[in-house]
Amino acid sequence: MIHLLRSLPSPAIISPRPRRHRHHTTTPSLPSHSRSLLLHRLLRATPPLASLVDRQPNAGGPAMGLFTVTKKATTPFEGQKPGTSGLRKKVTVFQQPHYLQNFVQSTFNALPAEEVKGATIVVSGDGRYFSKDAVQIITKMAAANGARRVWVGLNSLMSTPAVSAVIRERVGADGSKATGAFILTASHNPGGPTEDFGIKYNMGNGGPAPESVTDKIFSNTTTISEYLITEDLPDVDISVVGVTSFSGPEGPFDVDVFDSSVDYIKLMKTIFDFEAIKKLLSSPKFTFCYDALHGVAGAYAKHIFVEELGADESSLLNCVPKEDFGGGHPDPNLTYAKELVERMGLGKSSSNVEPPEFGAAADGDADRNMILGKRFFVTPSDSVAIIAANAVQSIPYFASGLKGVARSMPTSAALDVVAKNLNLKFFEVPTGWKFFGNLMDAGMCSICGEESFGTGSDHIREKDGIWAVLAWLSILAFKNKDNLEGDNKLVSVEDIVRQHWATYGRHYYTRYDYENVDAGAAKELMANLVSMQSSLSDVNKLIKDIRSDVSEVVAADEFEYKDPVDGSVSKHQGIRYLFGDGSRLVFRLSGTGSVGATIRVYIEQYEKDSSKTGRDSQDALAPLVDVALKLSKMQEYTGRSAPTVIT
Ligand SMILES: O=P(O)(O)OC[C@H]1O[C@H](O)[C@H](O)[C@@H](O)[C@@H]1O
Ligand SMILES: [Mg+2]
Repeated sequence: MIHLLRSLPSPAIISPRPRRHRHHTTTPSLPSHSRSLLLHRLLRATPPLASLVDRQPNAGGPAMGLFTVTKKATTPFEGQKPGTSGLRKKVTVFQQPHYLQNFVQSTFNALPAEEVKGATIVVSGDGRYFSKDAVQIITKMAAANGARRVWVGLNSLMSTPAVSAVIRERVGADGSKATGAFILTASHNPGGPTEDFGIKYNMGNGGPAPESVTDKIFSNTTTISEYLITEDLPDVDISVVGVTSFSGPEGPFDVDVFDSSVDYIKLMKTIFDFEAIKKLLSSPKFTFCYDALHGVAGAYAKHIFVEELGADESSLLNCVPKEDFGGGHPDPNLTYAKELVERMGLGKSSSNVEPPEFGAAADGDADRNMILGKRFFVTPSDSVAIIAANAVQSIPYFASGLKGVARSMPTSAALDVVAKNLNLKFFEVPTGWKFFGNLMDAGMCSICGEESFGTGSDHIREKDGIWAVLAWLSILAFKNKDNLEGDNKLVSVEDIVRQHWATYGRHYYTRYDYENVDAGAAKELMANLVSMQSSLSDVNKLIKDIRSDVSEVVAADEFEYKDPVDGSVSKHQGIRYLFGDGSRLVFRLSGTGSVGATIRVYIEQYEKDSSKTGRDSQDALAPLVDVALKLSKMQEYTGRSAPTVIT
């Protein structure tokens, strides 16, 4: 351990003495309860202001705590390769001495110097267990690495879309802008002392670091021998809005704690017609329900839906963020969002209470969404297609038209049909939001979505769960503008979806997930599916023996993508079997699980005939499901007779 700075410039200050002051750009818009909390905390947590002033080295200047920088020796950990969305491991792995520190230093070392030295870096996340410790550690490392300031969400909370918005839009009191962010989340994975933690780095455009950067981070983790940290910087109270200033060897360092819902709502107001949505939400005819699954969306839901848009407070379910998500699995799907599913009349037990007209749920970090109507599930693939088809009329941000639309490969082709009909540029990219980012930065794509409950637009560079809800509410508000008063019947979510199918045809769609399968077995299953692709006639013989009522496979491959913006090529992005009638079977290994392997099977069938678009989805898809499971020898390889989750 080597102290880089041993002597203190002012003998008057012998211990770090931070000064906390109000942040002028965010405080005025704080709700009054936060303001009084701030005052209370200021009085409780800091020494009397007079004593701080007394200690100021120069009268009139801010009092600052001084810190020194320590170089800590370390050795590499195996397996710090960031996956699709950062590094995700069990909390206990992250809690090992130096584990988080190694990854953070490897990230700093992978960035250009000007994005660290003197830079403004956001540090926050979904508030899962270990986040508060991680914020303090990263703050101390940012200070030691010469950052000018860190921006921290109140109580360490900032949704992934809000981080993206903050990077792109927030301007500090002195004109500062963030250059990047450490997002502390494992998204939809459970949280708690024995569950998952995660960290990823987003760049100045607000999107996840590209592979060129994550590869460098990984390579740094394999050779790291030391990291920089300030051991004498005190923990900053992140439960209070305000700026705390310190002084280090390279100059001042600030920790700015703020409520990012202010910034996020500001951005949403530039996109949507809040007045129109408010009319809908405050109409007694319209009922609404939002389930944050105890994730970070809860920190925004009350401000947006209740305070801004007039929804009843009873519309909010599980909207208090919790470190362990209340013991649940914060993934908005039909299996894990149980309470919402029951309330919307889609559960097994039938209740006498009439379900709300509209329901939605979010995942832990609030970038995913699930949209439900009364007793009705909207598949994410349909959701993005319907938003795209209605955006220009219903959402002011898109009034002048869409630059293009995009979906991930396993997402159904519902969006393709809309793009064709509306003559829009269309892109099919591999799974992973970062692929959309390039298209958006190049001005080629306005709206995009994935089957994995992600939908979004070029307002930021992450998918955005609350944005998707506001998009649906905008469509409902537009379609019902004349129905909110009087006797007219409301156009429901189900009406909108059925109308869409009648116009564009329906893509019956389902996904089977086999979670926590033996990784070796999963690899073998996939390898077998690839090797079978060499002879389609053999594949078709096998299929005929399984079911005679499905069409023939006409092409089979592993999806490969050449990015039209930077020319980079991504190979092995999922195994496809394409049928003559437009049906598809896709097999992929999840890139976001943390234990074993998760096999995903995506099953899709197109029905153009509007008299046949109203069937039960699992019935319509039964023959293809049969083929998928037998062709892949799912049970033989995995020992599983049923999937963990069906959506
Ligand atoms: O790899 P999977 O587990 O299927 O997850 C895939 C999803 O992971 C994250 O949520 C990414 O942000 C999404 O863009 C991606 O679709
Ligand atoms: Mg997420």
